[in-house]
Amino acid sequence: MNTASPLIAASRVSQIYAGRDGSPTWALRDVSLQIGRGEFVCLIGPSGCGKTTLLHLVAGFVTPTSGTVSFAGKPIAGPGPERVVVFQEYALFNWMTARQNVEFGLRTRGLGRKERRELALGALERVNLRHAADRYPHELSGGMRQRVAVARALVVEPEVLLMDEPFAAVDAMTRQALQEDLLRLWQEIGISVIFVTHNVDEAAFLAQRVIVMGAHPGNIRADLAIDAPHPRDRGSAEFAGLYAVVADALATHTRRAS
Ligand SMILES: Nc1ncnc2c1ncn2[C@@H]1O[C@H](COP(=O)(O)OP(=O)(O)OP(=O)(O)O)[C@@H](O)[C@H]1O
Repeated sequence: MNTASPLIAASRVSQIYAGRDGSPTWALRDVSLQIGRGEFVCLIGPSGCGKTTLLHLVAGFVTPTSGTVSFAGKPIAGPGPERVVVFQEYALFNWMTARQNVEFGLRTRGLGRKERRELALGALERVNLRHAADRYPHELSGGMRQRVAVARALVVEPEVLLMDEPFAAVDAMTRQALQEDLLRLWQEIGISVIFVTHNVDEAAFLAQRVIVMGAHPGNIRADLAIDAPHPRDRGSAEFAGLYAVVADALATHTRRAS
């Protein structure tokens, strides 16, 4: 990572929510993190450790209770096309075709109809879905819908993709295909990716760096460099080693005090 000029920098960030009984919930406490351009980072940790909160702070959906989150050296003040989110559920509009869904990402650009259409078709081509441009979401498989969601995110040419368990709702084989596609796109485009997952295999397969988070309060417990080239072979001894490193860190750093 190029620590001299991080793309994203969180500095002593805390996020407190009011619990049902009025007591504070520290979704994040004193989190500092730097992410460089082009990095592929996975956030992993148990439920409630603040992974989504951290992603939403970078997306600009929420502002931290204290501390700062900056992008390219400037404090993040709200959402922006340079930071787009891909959600777990297929957040597509059912009444729009795949192409229209992708075009929706361009609605604020002031582009002409033809240009919007061409950009959308180009983005669908990137995810191998050009042929399905005129289909509606209910005519697509779960994996295809998630590809459309990725195309809609990429069409605005963001600098970072923020992915919140994007492949959790599809079957295991589709999930692996989507992971391979994502790595290909990441390598082709040179974009940064922050990817939330609960899945050790997914983190070991994708990430250059795995941030292990723990809950109560939500914070960073370990920051692991996964120093192995892509593509990674799940059947290899090297991959078994990477898996073990992530699994051990998760077990060690997120164990609850008994
Ligand atoms: N809007 C909110 N209001 C109140 N509490 C919230 C809100 N959003 C999150 N929290 C709480 O903050 C903590 C962190 O939530 P967050 O969703 O960021 O965790 P997570 O690691 O993404 O969890 P999961 O893996 O289950 O999605 C949890 O205790 C959660 O209940």
